[in-house]
Amino acid sequence: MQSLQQKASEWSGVDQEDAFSIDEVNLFEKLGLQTFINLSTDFYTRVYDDEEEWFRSIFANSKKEDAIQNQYEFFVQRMGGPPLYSQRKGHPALIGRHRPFPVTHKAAERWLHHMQQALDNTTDIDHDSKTRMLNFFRHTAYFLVAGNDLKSQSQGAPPCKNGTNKPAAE
Ligand code: HEM
Repeated sequence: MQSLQQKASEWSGVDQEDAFSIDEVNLFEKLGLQTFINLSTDFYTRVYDDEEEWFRSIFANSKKEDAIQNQYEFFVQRMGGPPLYSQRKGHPALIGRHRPFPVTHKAAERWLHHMQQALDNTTDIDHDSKTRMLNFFRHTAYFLVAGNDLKSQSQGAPPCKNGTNKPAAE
């Protein structure tokens, strides 16, 4: 039986070492709080304006301002900063918190598409930090897809077979 981490590596094409290279540098100290706020604001502006209604609708029950704060506080905490997210909301428990949403391969690719553009548009993020963050995001997105798959199987649906195996982001 493959672990969720193994599935995440296989499906994302990002091995665990690359995914967790965010821990080799303190990205919060390097980039600062405002950069994380800018990144999440840019990301969610793209998500809420997405021309693809099926993707936009996944976020329909969340307020944009709350989604931005949830995301940047989690990123700050995970990338070496103060535990802003957990102080407010407790353990991140990402698989559990994504349980209400259809986190499919297709949704992961759309999420990553917007995040890639948001990273490119956030000028203060240097190339090395961007590569580390993208690998972490890509691996985590597919970790959530693997979690979503377990949920579908427990509801009697066949497991998702589509591994995209795209190479890690540059
Ligand atoms: C794979 C595709 C993904 C989809 C479709 C998705 C969807 C969502 C949705 C609909 C929400 C609720 C918005 C809110 O109220 O905060 C959410 C929250 C969140 N997502 Fe994702 N997400 C994805 C990937 C990711 C990834 C890769 C990460 C982390 C690297 C992440 C981290 C979070 C966090 C921290 C929250 C806030 C949870 C909470 O406090 O309730 N998500 N996501």
